[in-house]
Amino acid sequence: MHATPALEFRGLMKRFGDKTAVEGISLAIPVGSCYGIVGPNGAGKTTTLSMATGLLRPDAGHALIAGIDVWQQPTAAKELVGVLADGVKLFDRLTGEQLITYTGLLSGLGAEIVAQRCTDLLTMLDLVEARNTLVVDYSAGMTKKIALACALVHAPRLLVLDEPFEAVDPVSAANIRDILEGFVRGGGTVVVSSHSMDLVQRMCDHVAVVAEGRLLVAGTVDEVRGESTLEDRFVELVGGRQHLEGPTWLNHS
Ligand SMILES: Nc1ncnc2c1ncn2[C@@H]1O[C@H](COP(=O)(O)OP(=O)(O)OP(=O)(O)O)[C@@H](O)[C@H]1O
Repeated sequence: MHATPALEFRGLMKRFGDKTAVEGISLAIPVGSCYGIVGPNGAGKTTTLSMATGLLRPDAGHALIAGIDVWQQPTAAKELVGVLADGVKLFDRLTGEQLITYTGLLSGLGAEIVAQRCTDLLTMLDLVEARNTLVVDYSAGMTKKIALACALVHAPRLLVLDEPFEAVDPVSAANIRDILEGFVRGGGTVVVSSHSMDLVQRMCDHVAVVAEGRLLVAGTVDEVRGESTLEDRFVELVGGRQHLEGPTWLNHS
């Protein structure tokens, strides 16, 4: 049992002008867990994960990867984490193979190791045929997959994935799920934000629900959902279900 969490948020806070996007979130993510972060649109998931991975400086609070403060020791912390960020531009004038190679070399790996891992990743993610295509010409799902390959190439201990399944076809999604499950079985930790309750319920052992920048509940998936499904529990916690039929002009019957 590891006493030090793989990832820990301590009072993370971020404001954009008048808007408080994240309002003091604290959470400890145990080593070896697959942790889902769920919440409605605009809840603060991306902002929290960006602060936790060194992409966005918190206004207050700390993020620690294996006990290392991300903002005080960024190099040491970032060596331990692979990040799939939502909406961050890739160097998309490179081919898929060049992008993985570039990312691997940048992380300090030798050329031979990078070449081997690049082949493994392209095969694993079904991108071999697209290896020489420019990333700018990839579909949305292929772009997600190549970004995931880049997050994995330095063999991190922690993976932080913001919406990894968005736009990914079901076969690729199942392959990615297998890869992530293998990663966790091998002692790694996965933190994943998703809108799919079904996926979180199936894939994750822990889940945190955030809304309006606050943590509503966190724990094992079974603890959080209780007797109901995660989706029902989510709607119950977050509210906002309106049961509207829509405006009359949308009704043609
Ligand atoms: N750079 C920014 N400038 C201004 N406001 C921002 C910025 N980034 C996020 N916000 C605001 O912060 C809040 C939280 O946004 P965030 O992207 O973290 O939510 P989210 O939970 O990831 O949402 P979604 O599920 O829709 O991706 C939103 O109200 C958003 O409008």
